Amino acid sequence: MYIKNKDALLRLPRGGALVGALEEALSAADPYKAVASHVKRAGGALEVAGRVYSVRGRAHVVGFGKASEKMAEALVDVLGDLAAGGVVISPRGSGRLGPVEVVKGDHPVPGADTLVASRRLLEYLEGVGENDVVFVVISGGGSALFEVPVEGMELGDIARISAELMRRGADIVELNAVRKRLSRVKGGKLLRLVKASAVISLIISDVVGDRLDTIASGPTAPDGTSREFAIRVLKKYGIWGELPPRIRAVFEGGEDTVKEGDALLAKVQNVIVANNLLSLRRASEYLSALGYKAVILTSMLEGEAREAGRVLASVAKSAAYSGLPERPPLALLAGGETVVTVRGGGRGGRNQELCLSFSIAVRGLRNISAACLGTDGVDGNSPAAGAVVDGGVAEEAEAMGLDPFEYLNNNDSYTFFEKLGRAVITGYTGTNVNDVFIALVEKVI
Ligand SMILES: Nc1ncnc2c1ncn2[C@@H]1O[C@H](COP(=O)(O)OP(=O)(O)OP(=O)(O)O)[C@@H](O)[C@H]1O
Ligand SMILES: O=C(O)[C@H](O)CO
Ligand SMILES: [Mg+2]
Repeated sequence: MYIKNKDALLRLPRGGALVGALEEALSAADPYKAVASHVKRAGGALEVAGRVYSVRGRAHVVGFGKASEKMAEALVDVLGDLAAGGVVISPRGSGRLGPVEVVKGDHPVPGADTLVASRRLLEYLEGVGENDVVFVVISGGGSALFEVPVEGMELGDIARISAELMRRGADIVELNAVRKRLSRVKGGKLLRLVKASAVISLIISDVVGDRLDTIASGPTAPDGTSREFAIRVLKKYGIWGELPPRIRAVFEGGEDTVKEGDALLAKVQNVIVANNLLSLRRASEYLSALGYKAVILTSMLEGEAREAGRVLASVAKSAAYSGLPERPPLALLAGGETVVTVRGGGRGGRNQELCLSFSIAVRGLRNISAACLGTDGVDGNSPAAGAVVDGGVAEEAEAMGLDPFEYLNNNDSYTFFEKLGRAVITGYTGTNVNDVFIALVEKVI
């Protein structure tokens, strides 16, 4: 369904179970399905994640993010004639989805398209009535695709500061804490611009830990960060001293974000419709049905990819040798987002690098296999999403004259897996709930 070279991968040892589990993980993160499964319509009433809304006015669909188009499409289908219209911003912008306009924004750095599209979205919201319901579809990339600067800021200032923070290694909580101060719509401020009595945000999380105030900079969520924190971040990365007084003044005294306890929050329901854990759970159910004891180790895996690969290999090995944390047949699942400190000149990504390091560490153990996947479909600078491996990979490579360590050291994991016919190819999936890793440990026969 999602994996293009599925047939070839099915021929690998345990390929069927691994590929099946990856497909389930992707299906749980599918933007259309995630939205459609969380919103039900019965006549004039809507049920969203256990809450019922009787729509007295009209329903509107706005949103932004890399998955916004598919999310909006699902809403338009579910809402039917209740959907009055709306504006969603996507990286491509394809025209229309029924009554909803789909406009193009810029990613990963906001530019002129983002500004035009965002103004269009806010202009649309001006026509929304008090009895109306507004759906906001939110996904990764939303911070760059949707932006209107506060008084005194230019979009170019925001783009420069964001790009510089990314370059200097700020994490997403830090980066978005800064962005929220400069924006009229982030950090819950979008709620100030929506007159409707009910705002329902449907959210796909690409942030490890799912902080609502971080995903797309939390346009409809209470902000858990402060202006002091944002200033500390700028100082930490050596940017504060480089800013002109005009911009510093915005950080010190501009419009504040919406904080927990604000009365505005009473009208909003923020619902996560897809995230890493939901994908892991779906894969785990699939593997349980195949007879594996399935254990989700974490959905918050972080750290250097090759180190994470070794740690995960130790858990698989202890299951194989000592029956801990559980006896085989065992499935171990982990998700999150690792990092790679790139030193070599090869092609690869954090998922494939984790899998390569894992296969070196489980060398010779044929009863251990694993798969990894970047759910957005593109791992690092490679055309693959991940890889399928097992304890025989290192020897298989050596028999072909390939040294696994050399490929790891050159950050060339994709070339390695491509030569072995083990790269997982999906192309862009249109969603992102970070990365998924699955290891299977069989009984030794
Ligand atoms: N040859 C390589 N081998 C391993 N990792 C690499 C290689 N080249 C780049 N990377 C890593 O890939 C990461 C970028 O991956 P990617 O383009 O998938 O971005 P991302 O973090 O997933 O962002 P987005 O959320 O926009 O998709 C960088 O952090 C970099 O460390
Ligand atoms: O848009 C963003 O801020 C990132 O993708 C995190 O959600
Ligand atoms: Mg990516």
